[in-house]
Amino acid sequence: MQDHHLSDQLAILSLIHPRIPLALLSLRAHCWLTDSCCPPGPPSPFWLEFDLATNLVGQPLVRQQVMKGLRGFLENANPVKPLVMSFHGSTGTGKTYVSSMLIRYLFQSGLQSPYVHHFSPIVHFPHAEHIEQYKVRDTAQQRWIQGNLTSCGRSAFLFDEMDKMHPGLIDVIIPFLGPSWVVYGTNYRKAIFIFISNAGGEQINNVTLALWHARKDREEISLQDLEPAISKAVFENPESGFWNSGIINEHLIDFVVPFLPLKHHHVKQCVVSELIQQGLEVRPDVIQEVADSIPYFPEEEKLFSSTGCKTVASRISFFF
Ligand SMILES: Nc1ncnc2c1ncn2[C@@H]1O[C@H](COP(=O)(O)OP(=O)(O)OP(=O)(O)O)[C@@H](O)[C@H]1O
Repeated sequence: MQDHHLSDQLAILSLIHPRIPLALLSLRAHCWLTDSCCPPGPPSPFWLEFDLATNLVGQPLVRQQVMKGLRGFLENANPVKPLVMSFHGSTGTGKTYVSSMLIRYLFQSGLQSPYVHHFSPIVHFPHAEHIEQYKVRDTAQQRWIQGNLTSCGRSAFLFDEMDKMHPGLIDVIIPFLGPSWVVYGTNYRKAIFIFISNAGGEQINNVTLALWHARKDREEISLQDLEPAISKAVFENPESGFWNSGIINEHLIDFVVPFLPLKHHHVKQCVVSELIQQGLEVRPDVIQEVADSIPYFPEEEKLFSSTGCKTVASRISFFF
């Protein structure tokens, strides 16, 4: 979003929609840092919130957590540490989708921005498990982060498949996540780290299902309902990459963001969005058929999509 367009668009919105007050104009963020690498096009929390409310289906907790983290972080000119968010959930529930949205709002050229760095252990260290972990520690990954950070303190780092990352590799990131003033000559307290993983997804699904059986609807589920299950599955599980890494002991994660399993009507919403995006006719029969073609769990009740909205885009072509 271009900076100079933002106030105009907000003003127009406030005219056509009385619930959007002009006071929102004040949300227009100033350049969010004074470093020379300040990304052009300052971020607007309002537009991110608007996008999340309009396009992200069935994830009220995610919306709440992400906005809480981002607002606090952007409003603070001198954060004491980087913003660290950890996204957990099963496949197709929107983890990558939300992280891309977030990045788009923070950086004018989104994932293509030179200040955005996407790290996947599978891509960058396909054989890391075969290498002696502590030899890797101070070398490749550290250089990768260091090299990227030194060019701009206000950077974003996306770490995919965090659960598959070796604890030795995770430890390398730790100096960058804490309140250290300076690491390798650069202040990293204005960076954003997003960890993405499927770890905890199964447990989130189980809790959601159990609460549904106890007559608590998914929309009423709170973070407190899910936190114990996520902690157990992700942070106290020797199989998980987080285990044994200092990330948990040092309380470096600011926001744990759980993605709930999606229901049939959410999948239908995804189909509608996808049809619109592909410029296709929004036909009720197609919406129904695509949503029905997706597997749901548990076997008997078929309440939640097993693949979220992940396969919606590819399935649409079968019906046209
Ligand atoms: N909650 C959601 N609201 C709207 N669209 C969604 C949602 N979840 C998924 N989608 C759609 O499905 C696609 C795949 O989702 P996404 O890649 O974000 O899943 P993921 O949670 O990252 O899955 P994985 O763990 O397999 O990587 C998205 O590009 C988006 O179009």
